[in-house]
Amino acid sequence: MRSPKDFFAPLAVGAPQPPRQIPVRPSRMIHFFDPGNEKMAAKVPDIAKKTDVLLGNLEDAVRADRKEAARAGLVSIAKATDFGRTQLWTRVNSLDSPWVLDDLITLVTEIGDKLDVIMVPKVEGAQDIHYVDRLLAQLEARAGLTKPLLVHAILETASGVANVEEIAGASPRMQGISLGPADLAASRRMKTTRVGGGHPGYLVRTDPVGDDLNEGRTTYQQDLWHYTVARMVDACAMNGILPYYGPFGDIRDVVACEDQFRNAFLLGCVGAWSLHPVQIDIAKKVFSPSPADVAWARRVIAEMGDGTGAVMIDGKMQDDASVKQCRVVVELADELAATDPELAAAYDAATKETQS
Ligand SMILES: CCC(=O)SCCNC(=O)CCNC(=O)[C@H](O)C(C)(C)COP(=O)(O)OP(=O)(O)OC[C@H]1O[C@@H](n2cnc3c(N)ncnc32)[C@H](O)[C@@H]1OP(=O)(O)O
Ligand SMILES: O=CC(=O)O
Ligand SMILES: [Mg+2]
Repeated sequence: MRSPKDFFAPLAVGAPQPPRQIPVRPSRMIHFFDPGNEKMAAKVPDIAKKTDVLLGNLEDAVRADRKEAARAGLVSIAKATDFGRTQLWTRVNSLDSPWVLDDLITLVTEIGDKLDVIMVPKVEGAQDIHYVDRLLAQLEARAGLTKPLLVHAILETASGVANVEEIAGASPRMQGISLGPADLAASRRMKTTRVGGGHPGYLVRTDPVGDDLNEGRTTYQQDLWHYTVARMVDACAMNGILPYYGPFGDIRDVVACEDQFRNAFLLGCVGAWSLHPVQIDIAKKVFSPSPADVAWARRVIAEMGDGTGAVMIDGKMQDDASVKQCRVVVELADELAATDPELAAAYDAATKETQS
């Protein structure tokens, strides 16, 4: 552990000052693409206009014999594209792979000024973040970068979950953590064969009514990811970084994808991964507070005055704690509305309606 006094000191001579705050920028969807896939790469300039984060993926889903092509593709896309307000992230290969060292050296040297965040897969504990932290500082110094790169960890090993709090606080570069349900399921030896989402076998059943154990017993499917997402959210909140749900692999099932994303949103996540263009709008819808919720939250804040005491609104008690929840919703809505005039108009229209 670094001494708290040294926590914000650069880890290499000439490296930029580490950040003291994680920049608040919309990141409702982290859109994955394979930079070595020409069809996907061709869509990047258009997709950049409608996503908060574009992520050039170099790890899983990129074939072993296409790793170099993906890395080179990301370098040329980053150099050739104006991403506007959209952030550019990358997911490098895992720290035990033969590719990660060249991923980091090439990307930081060639396009370190274009990249915002480096996503690190299969993080096991703080030691993995410390390794990346020092290496990034050395590479930033060599490349003459003035803005520090941020680091995002994927929570996808049993060890990572056991150490999630120390991972979240391992470096001032830590920007956030995503749940990686596919690798995590394998690491835990869960018996699912899916990428995220629920499973019909994971359920609870109501008690029997009489002697017949089968008759009239409703079952309720449970959320396999509740415990991990909740733990990740707490670890992130306590360290001032951002939690995300990861991939939902059933691309065709846009309904269940929306449900999974919404569960994560309600529990405190700020975004999720989109693996296919069809998931971009789902994430945008889910991770933007609804106009009705924003209007209600604004009303509670207005009626609560200085934010202390208790009032009754439409039969519901509001006090210091509920007004704090409302502020979370309104702050997020204001941040998103600042760069999205359509959303701003929807929030204002709903607010006017509640006032009339
Ligand atoms: C499981 C744990 C993880 O690590 S998840 C993260 C790693 N996985 C990924 O990044 C997967 C990314 N997505 C994909 O590879 C593809 O979307 C998969 C799922 C294979 C489906 O592709 P495909 O069969 O081409 O779908 P499609 O015919 O419906 O595609 C229509 C057009 O859209 C394109 N497309 C597809 N996905 C993306 C994407 N992520 N970004 C940009 N473009 C995408 C396709 O190339 C296709 O283009 P065109 O219309 O033929 O020109
Ligand atoms: O990388 C993501 C996962 O689910 O595994
Ligand atoms: Mg994974």
